[in-house]
Formats: sequence, structure tokens, C-alpha cells
Amino acid sequence: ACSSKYVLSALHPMWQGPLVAPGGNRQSPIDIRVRKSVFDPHLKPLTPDYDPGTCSQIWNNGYSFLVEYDDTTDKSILKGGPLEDNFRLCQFHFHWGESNAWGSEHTVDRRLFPAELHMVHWNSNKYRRFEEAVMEENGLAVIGVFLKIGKRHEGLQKLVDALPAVRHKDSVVEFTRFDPACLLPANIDDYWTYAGSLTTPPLTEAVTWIIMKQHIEVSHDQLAVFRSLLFTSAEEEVQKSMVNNFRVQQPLRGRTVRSSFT
Ligand SMILES: NS(=O)(=O)c1ccc(S(=O)(=O)NCc2cccs2)s1
Ligand SMILES: [Zn+2]
Repeated sequence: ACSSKYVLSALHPMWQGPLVAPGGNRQSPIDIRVRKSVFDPHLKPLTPDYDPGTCSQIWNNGYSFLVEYDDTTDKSILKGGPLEDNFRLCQFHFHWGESNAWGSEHTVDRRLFPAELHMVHWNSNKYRRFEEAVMEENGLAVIGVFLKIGKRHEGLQKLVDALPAVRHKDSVVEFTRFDPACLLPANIDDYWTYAGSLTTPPLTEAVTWIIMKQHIEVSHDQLAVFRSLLFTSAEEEVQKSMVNNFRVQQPLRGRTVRSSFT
């Protein structure tokens, strides 16, 4: 799995950590100014092709909970869009607030969403493993999907039901046969894309971000279960609710955000 070796040792909440990586001029997250984005007619449709059989476990890493995929073969890949190579899915996770008024990392014309899904992929044409790709300029591709409060997301419920088993930091539970495609919006042809970074340590500037224009809906009760998770491990005296696990927004530094739609 991609990130289990990435033991993030920084103290909580990591967003009090380095606000901007040293020399960072392509840091994430950012506010997407819709009218400043540039339509790029050469952007292709995104073609994710995921095998639910590669889903392996859920892990609370003390920042979020990660649904991890076996990334030892090209069974679950992302191609197309702004990407020149094959990118292998290694995990997905979320960021959310303590209230429905905020929680997303990216914003659209300053609009905040209650949560944001990140599907993390690494360039398997150029690198042999995640740990290599995470240090390289075009090593990673992360799909971002905004979540809104609305009707219950039937596909998400299997994941929500498994969360109490990973309440504490460093807990892991087997989790199989989950199709991550069920979390994508109906329309994945309309997206923004820009060159950015990881939003938690190691904050490396390795990410091609692909932010979906269309959001998905989850119910208030489903998101409430995210907030029942803890930043802290079972041994710690003071338990801290896992909420507001988003990074502060970073300067655009002259970057262009491209859109796949007019
Ligand atoms: N938010 S993001 O997609 O830019 C990532 C940051 C770090 C990532 S990791 O895969 O290297 N570590 C595992 C994780 C740490 C925190 C959440 S997931 S992914
Ligand atoms: Zn993330």
C-alpha cells in the first residue's frame, strides 16, 4: 500500500506544521478562481479504471482515514485528462470540518464545502513505487471531489459502517471489495487541473491536481460518523476528535488553473 510506509510523525494538527514548504511555489490547497481559469481544449476525458478487488484495508493515520488499495500491479489505474502516463490508485481519504460550514481544502471562488475526497495515484510508468513517485515533480495525480450535505450516499455507507473499527490513530481494519468509482460524480469530464503539492507532510510538490466541478452528496449522519474518529491513539489520555483536518490555503504564485470545460 502506498502510504502505510509514510508514517507522518509531525505533531497534530499537522496544519500547524510548515505553513509553506521551504521554497514552495506550487503548494496546495488553493482557491480556484473560476473566471481566472483557462479552458484547455487539449485536455482529454479522464478514464479511471478501478478493480474493487484491489481494495485492502482502512487505516487511521492520525490525520484522516485512508482506504488503501493494493498498488503492486496496474489493476486500478487513472489515465487521460491532463495525464501523459498511467497512474496507479494507492489510497483515498477525506478532509472535513467540525461543522458543515467548512471542511474542504480547495475552494471554488472562496466557496467552502463540508468535506473533500482525495483519490491518490502515482505514476507507474516512471516510478517503481509510491515512495519514489512522491518525491518527483510529476509523480502523483490526486482527484479532488467536493462533498455536500444532502441525500444519503448508498455506496459510502459500507465505508461509514467500518469507521468505528478505526476510531483511534494507528488502527487498521481489513476492508475489501470497495469500488472507489462509486464516489466519483456522474460527470467527470468537467474538472479544473493545476500543478500543486501534498497538503500534509511531506508537502512535496509532486501532484497534478484534478478537481471535479460536480460535487457528490452525503447525508448529515454519514458525515457525523467521520467526526466520531479520533486524532489520538487508544493509549493517549486526552482524546481529540478528528475534525478540521484541512490545510490553510497557499499562494497561487502565478500558476494557471486550467479547465476542461467552457
Ligand atoms: N491530502 S493529499 O492528498 O495531498 C495527501 C497528503 C499526503 C498523502 S500520503 O499519501 O503521502 N500520506 C497519507 C496521508 C496523509 C494525510 C492524508 S492521507 S496524500
Ligand atoms: Zn488529502
